[in-house]
Amino acid sequence: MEQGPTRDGERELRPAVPGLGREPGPASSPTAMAVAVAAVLPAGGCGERMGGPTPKQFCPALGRPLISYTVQALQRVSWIKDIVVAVTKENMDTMKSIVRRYQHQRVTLVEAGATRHQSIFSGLKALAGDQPHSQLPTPKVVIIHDAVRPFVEEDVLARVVSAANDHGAAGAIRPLVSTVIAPSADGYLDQSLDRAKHRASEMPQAFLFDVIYRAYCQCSDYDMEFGTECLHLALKYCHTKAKLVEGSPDLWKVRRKPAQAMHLIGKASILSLYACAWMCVLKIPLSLEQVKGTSVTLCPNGQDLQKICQGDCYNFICINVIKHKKQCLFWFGSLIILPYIFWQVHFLDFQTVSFSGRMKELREMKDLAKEVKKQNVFLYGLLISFTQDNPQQLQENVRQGASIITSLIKERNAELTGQLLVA
Ligand SMILES: Nc1ccn([C@@H]2O[C@H](COP(=O)(O)OP(=O)(O)OP(=O)(O)O)[C@@H](O)[C@H]2O)c(=O)n1
Ligand SMILES: O=C(CO)[C@H](O)[C@H](O)COP(=O)(O)O
Repeated sequence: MEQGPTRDGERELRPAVPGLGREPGPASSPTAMAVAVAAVLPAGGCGERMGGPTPKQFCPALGRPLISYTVQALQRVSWIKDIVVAVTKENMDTMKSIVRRYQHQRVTLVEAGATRHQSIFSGLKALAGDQPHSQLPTPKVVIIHDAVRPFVEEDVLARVVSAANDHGAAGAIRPLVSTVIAPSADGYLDQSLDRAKHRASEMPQAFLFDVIYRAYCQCSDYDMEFGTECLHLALKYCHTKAKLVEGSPDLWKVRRKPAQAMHLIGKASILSLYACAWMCVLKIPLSLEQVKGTSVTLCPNGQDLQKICQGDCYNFICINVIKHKKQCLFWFGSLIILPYIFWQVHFLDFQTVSFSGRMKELREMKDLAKEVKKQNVFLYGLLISFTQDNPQQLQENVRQGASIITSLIKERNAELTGQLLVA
């Protein structure tokens, strides 16, 4: 007997930042089509190929369980109304505590099955109107995504959902990395496939709910046990030909340990190299390759934040006074995967202002840093001193400040948040 779905987390209360995540979007986006969309995340595997006592979806990456990154990636997409995660009975409490700890929203947990297909079917049942225990609305389109593919972006999700809405089924594909060969029974090369004509099937995939649910209801025991491809079930049982959508290289899946761990670390360091010089009144020579600059002043309705976000910026350097900073820092806390880095840079002219005159402001920064750290936002302070009559000294101090900023953006040091560093 299936365990009924358990609802974890309240409906997400998004801060009122007009426009963001609610943009009309392109004509074919799920928001524009007003399609009801839910997602099923199979997370009931034991990670045999990776080995080790902990299933790979619960292994920590930069201190946080892998599955939390994947849930977060879906949760960030406002038009995905429900996220159904299938986990084994033994890991149900672990998953509940992850949902609580990382404040995941719109998540429902169901019991996983013995195979990936059974776990997915269990998730679909929670969304099907004909099941006695189902409490969730049945979506028009359902996304299926592996819990161990943490870097799925909204763009690819929107494209597979839109294609599934039009064609009944859709899935992300990638070019083949290795050439595929068919060996003969006695261990000789039988056939070598033309790599240019084949593709690797990845995730996410999306389906009209009726199509995939019907396919799973009719699925043979053999397919349920040995099948690895949901698109194939839609084709075999519902004659629905999936539309294939080009995916990004980020859609890789954790299979084995070392190489994937390296990739995760690589990804993390790429994220950490993005920076946004916010209200940057002085040109700071940051030695980052991808610095995105904006000279807008922060306005209370958050439109500037929206621009910054759409520019894919991950770190923020604010120079001198920002009003509404508190609101902004909290707002970012609801979106992020890796810690965001905020810098408050203070320029202090020692000849006109005393250090003690700025103490109140600095103390406030420390309190704020403590609060927002809980939301995975790291706030640091930097004091750059100068005197009007020595521009060269100022240049030198700015350069020094920039290298402090650069190294802490890379290092993401949690211990130094709220500290005022002096250049
Ligand atoms: N009975 C199962 C088996 C797998 N999965 C999930 O399906 C996704 C893809 O499966 P795979 O990478 O094969 O995961 P594992 O089965 O854990 O790994 P392995 O095949 O190495 O044992 C994973 O998120 C996994 O947790 C599941 O929900 N239920
Ligand atoms: O991507 C998939 C289907 O398209 C699934 O992740 C499938 O389970 C693949 O398994 P494997 O890790 O053995 O390639």
